[in-house]
Amino acid sequence: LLPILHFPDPRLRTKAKPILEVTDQIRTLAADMLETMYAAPGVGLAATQVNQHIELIVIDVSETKDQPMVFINAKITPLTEELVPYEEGCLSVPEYTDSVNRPARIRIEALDLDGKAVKIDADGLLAVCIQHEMDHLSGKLFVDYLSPLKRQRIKDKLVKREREKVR
Ligand SMILES: O=C(O)C[C@@H](Cc1ccccc1)[C@H](O)SCc1ccccc1
Ligand SMILES: [Zn+2]
Repeated sequence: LLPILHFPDPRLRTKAKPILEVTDQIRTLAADMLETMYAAPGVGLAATQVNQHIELIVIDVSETKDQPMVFINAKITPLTEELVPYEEGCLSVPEYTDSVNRPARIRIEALDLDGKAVKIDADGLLAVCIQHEMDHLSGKLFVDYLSPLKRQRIKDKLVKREREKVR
């Protein structure tokens, strides 16, 4: 399993770079990220969270946990102005959730692990998850949508918890 960076680790703020060639090394990283995601458990994971600053996202929103999706160099476009709230969590901000408003439907255009272009229109949890992971690749976290006071409280709690863990 890959170690997941925790807020407020500054490396989570790194902007990911596009992948120029889909190599076996990328395929191995995607497999390791999926294994790490399922074990967390989670429904999405961005390479940034495992300290790999490239545009690679893995997702599986299926109930049966057997429909993995891999997006490389993804671009997303909102398909509606309508915003919907969702109680988001994050593997990099353990044990906190809060409501975030995001466009209800989006189009995602990316490459798959074979380097083939894929285009998907998404709504529901898949749309929320894709947008959440895309934020990770640009160094953004869901806590950035909260008030500065809430964000500071979460930061203080997580720093305290990390300190106790090391001691
Ligand atoms: O940290 C991550 O990127 C994994 C996120 C992905 C996610 C966040 C918000 C909304 C949907 C997906 C989650 O920690 S995965 C855990 C989870 C599972 C079901 C619903 C929400 C969050
Ligand atoms: Zn997250």
